[in-house]
Amino acid sequence: MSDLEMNKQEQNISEATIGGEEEAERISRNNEPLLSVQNLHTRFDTDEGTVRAADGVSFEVEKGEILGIVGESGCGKSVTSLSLMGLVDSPGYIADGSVMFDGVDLTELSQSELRKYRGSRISMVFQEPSTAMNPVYNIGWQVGEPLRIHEDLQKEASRTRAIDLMRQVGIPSPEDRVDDYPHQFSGGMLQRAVISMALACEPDLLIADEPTTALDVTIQAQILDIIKELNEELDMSVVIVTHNLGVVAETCDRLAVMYAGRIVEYGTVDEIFNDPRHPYTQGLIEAVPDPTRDGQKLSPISGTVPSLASTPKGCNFESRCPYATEDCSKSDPRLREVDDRHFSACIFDNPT
Ligand SMILES: Nc1ncnc2c1ncn2[C@@H]1O[C@H](COP(=O)(O)OP(=O)(O)OP(=O)(O)O)[C@@H](O)[C@H]1O
Ligand code: NI
Repeated sequence: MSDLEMNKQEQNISEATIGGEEEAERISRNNEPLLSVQNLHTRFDTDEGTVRAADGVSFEVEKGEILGIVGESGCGKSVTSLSLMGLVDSPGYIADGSVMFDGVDLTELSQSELRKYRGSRISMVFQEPSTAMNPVYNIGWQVGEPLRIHEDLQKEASRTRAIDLMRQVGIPSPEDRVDDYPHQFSGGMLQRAVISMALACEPDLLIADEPTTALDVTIQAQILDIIKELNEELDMSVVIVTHNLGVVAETCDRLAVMYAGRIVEYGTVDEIFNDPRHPYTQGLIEAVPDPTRDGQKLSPISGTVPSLASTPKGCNFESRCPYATEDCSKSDPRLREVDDRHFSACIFDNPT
């Protein structure tokens, strides 16, 4: 890349980030939260253009708080959560923004410095428990692995701790199951084991990306109960990523609703369910499957998420929005406070 192009790229980045900087300032609370993500931009340079998967994302997580990141498929939820831990692979990169965790900007750390955080102070759990476990090692060995890596525990001690951890997440008779291999566990039990591995070093923050999506409905509820219990017992902060609003209603304290790479509504669960302000959030709530009608969606949002390689100039949601006016195609709304600590990125305070 020539100097000129480089300059141009830098200029584009700074032009694009000003709205996000203001947004970050608006939502920031005065006390220092455990995690503060500010104006995060994560991009993928592809043949189709630059995919802006996280396009100026800001949110905070306090100690002991459970934040839910919700939105349809392709909105940038997973890329955002992977960005927190420096896990976005090439061609993806963090173009701008910061991820302050307990006073340290994680985006400034090298991979080897980040490894000291992963699995110890910050743990991650993903959708598919089988991919988190290695089929050739027994469960106890893997659950105890973070303790051998980060806390220098010996083989026997890590096995004993693994049994305790497995008990803590409700695996029955853990002393009999500790030497089992992953294929001997059901999906739900395996996800419990993965969570117990994530807890081994008592992390301050657990990031769970669709932790229950691959599981049966009843098992889903059990896993969420476990996450909630652990959050309360250990005062552990949690970020749960999900496309399912039903999942977050009972589990989370606060929600960040994501659309096309941005957070479009941010507030407590109560505010967002009782008084949703962004038309996208209103649409998501109306689209929650109704259990009394065989899980049929009441009224799905029409249209689809725009390609994040070429988002429209005005409001990203305009083409799907029932309240759109001419002004919407000219504006680029960012989060602003519409009620006490309740933020929406719509030009209307209360679209109805
Ligand atoms: N390696 C990659 N290369 C190019 N684009 C990518 C890459 N990974 C993700 N993206 C793009 O980033 C955007 C956000 O993807 P992401 O996986 O974060 O969505 P999501 O909200 O987690 O969706 P889902 O609910 O389906 O998991 C999508 O448009 C996706 O196509
Ligand atoms: Ni995802």
